[in-house]
Amino acid sequence: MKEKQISIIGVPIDYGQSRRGVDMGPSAIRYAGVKERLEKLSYTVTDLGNVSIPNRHKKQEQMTSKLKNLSQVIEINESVAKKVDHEIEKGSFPLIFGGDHSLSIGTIAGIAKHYQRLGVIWYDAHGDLNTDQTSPSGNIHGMPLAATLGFGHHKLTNLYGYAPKVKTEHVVIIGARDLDPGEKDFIRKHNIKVFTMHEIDRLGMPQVIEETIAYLKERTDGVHLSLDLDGLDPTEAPGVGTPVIGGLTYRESHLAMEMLAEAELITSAEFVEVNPILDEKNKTATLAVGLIGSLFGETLK
Ligand SMILES: NC(=[NH2+])NCCC[C@H](N)C(=O)O
Ligand SMILES: [Mn+2]
Ligand SMILES: [Mn+2]
Repeated sequence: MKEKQISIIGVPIDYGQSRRGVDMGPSAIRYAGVKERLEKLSYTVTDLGNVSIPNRHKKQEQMTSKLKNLSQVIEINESVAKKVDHEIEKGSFPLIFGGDHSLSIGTIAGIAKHYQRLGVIWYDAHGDLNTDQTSPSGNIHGMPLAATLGFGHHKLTNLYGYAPKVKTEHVVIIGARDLDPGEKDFIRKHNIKVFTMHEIDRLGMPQVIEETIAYLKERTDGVHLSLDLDGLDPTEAPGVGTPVIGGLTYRESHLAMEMLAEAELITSAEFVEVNPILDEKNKTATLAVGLIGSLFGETLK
């Protein structure tokens, strides 16, 4: 990491999906000791606390569209974008904890302003490439990557006043194994670079990350890592709302983080979808903190 300053921002959003408890993700990651872990690596860490979330009971969404809780998701993400934007302005590395994955619409909106060609690594069992037209669930956490690329409901794509935030050729998806038909069409049509579990099994994680680094290094001027804990296998990361068997191991993921650290590629990052209610003794949040340590340069020697 080039920056020695890290700003932690919690986004306890659960409006992007239907299972309760993911709003406690940021606390669970904090309790697993993330700040101390980063301070040991001699970073200056400022925890900015959580972005405030509108009350569920006060504001009942009228279903004006297929998208669940659209107005809350917009409102929260506008303030996420502003906060992240401000931290980058100050020269700090934004490290965001979720919360459901819909928060990426806001983080990337705040980040992409600062780059000509922002790259994104989407580490996830899912593509999150649905639009209001293709979504099988109406859950906005299945749409943030599409929105970031300029596809979907105009209120999502135009969040923070501009679109698109990222170009389709600047994205790499790693770990995909549950893609909806509309998402597969999207990937084919826009020729998105995807390492599904099939490719990862065949090539091995070292080659996957080497190729990812080479691909993004020559095309982009900054790279955001969006890591959905459901990219990992549910036996090792059970505390997620949409688990999918056959996922990435703890070891593979550690290696990925270490290689990214060595390449000094990542300029912002988020760890999302940690749901402590579904977890076992904070195992998933603890795993996330281990990955964060490696991403920021922790080594055994
Ligand atoms: N960030 C996530 N966990 N996304 C899961 C999305 C699941 C499914 N593809 C949907 O659109 O509803
Ligand atoms: Mn996912
Ligand atoms: Mn996701």
